Amino acid sequence: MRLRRAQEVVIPIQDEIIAALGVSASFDARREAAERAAFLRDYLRSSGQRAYVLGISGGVDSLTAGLIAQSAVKDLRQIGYECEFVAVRLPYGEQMDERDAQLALSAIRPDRVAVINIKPATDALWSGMTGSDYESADPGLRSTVLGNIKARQRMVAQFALAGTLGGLVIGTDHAAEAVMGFFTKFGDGAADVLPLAGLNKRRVRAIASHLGAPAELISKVPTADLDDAMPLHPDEDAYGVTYDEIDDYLEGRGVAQAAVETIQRAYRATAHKRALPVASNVQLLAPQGSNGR
Ligand SMILES: Nc1ncnc2c1ncn2[C@@H]1O[C@H](COP(=O)(O)OP(=O)(O)OC[C@H]2O[C@@H]([n+]3cccc(C(=O)O)c3)[C@H](O)[C@@H]2O)[C@@H](O)[C@H]1O
Ligand SMILES: Nc1ncnc2c1ncn2[C@@H]1O[C@H](COP(=O)(O)OP(=O)(O)OP(=O)(O)O)[C@@H](O)[C@H]1O
Ligand SMILES: [Mg+2]
Repeated sequence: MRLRRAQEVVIPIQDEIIAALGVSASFDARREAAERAAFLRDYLRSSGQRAYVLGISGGVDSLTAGLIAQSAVKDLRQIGYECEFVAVRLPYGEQMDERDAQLALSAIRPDRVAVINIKPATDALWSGMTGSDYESADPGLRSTVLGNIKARQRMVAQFALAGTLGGLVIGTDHAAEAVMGFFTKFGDGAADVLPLAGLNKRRVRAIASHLGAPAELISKVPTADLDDAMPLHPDEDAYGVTYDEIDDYLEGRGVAQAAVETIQRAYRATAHKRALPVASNVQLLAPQGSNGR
């Protein structure tokens, strides 16, 4: 609990987090889908850019963002603004759920599909690390770091495409991932526009359903799929809480105390990932009562 100085009103941390992540009190899938497509339309036109670029993984987040993006560029072309949507497959070698990625592409029907295998670049970087002093002895940390390299290679590929095409990179970050800090800093966390911002996971799924996405992808178990040793490992196992609990929390509902603590701990620990880089001219907060040294 924290005190708001002006009014001395107690604001629960849950409310602060909901406000900080921009989760709205009410939700209507039809309205949200339309507003988010309008956002992509208006932003592309005002930026003067000519393409949106988005990695399509086979998961529901990129499927939903892709459906919204394709409808936005179609609308823009109808009013005479030439532009396109480029869906990018970015497998690390063979992807176990490639079939889902292909199903997502057939639902989105993007103007263009690009395929870039991130394995050679990822492995080249990783082999430069292994055997050196930088190699971590801890296998868990090693696999997280390797997973983060994959996510950052995907970022490099998407920005390279956007740069070539005069386009913008779409990110799929939303409130349920943002609250847990479950993304790679400057990897999948790096993007030009975030059309799913402020949504929890069930709201992303509701928009996908409204847009006619295949049912098996809407209900698919979410996975970052970055760990070779555990293909398609569910996000929820890594979190220690379920998406239902995160979604309830973000809608201001009561959830079990253990889940509240897990969510709030993750939120606090990953604050730096939701912020701009910490700059030297920003005063760091000193503990109360210290003289700042
Ligand atoms: N206090 C602080 N202030 C400023 N910067 C700080 C910092 N603490 C760490 N850092 C920096 O942040 C880095 C750690 O952040 P980061 O590199 O992101 O790494 P980290 O948060 O450790 O790992 C990323 C997590 O997100 C998951 N993920 C990644 C990608 C996609 C998805 C998905 O759902 O699709 C999920 C992944 O499975 C993993 O659990 C540190 O190496 C350091 O450079
Ligand atoms: N193999 C891949 N090919 C192309 N893009 C990918 C791939 N893996 C991840 N991405 C990109 O990184 C983003 C973050 O992955 P994330 O797992 O959070 O989302 P998702 O796979 O779309 O949905 P879900 O979270 O339900 O699995 C994806 O939305 C997508 O844009
Ligand atoms: Mg995924």
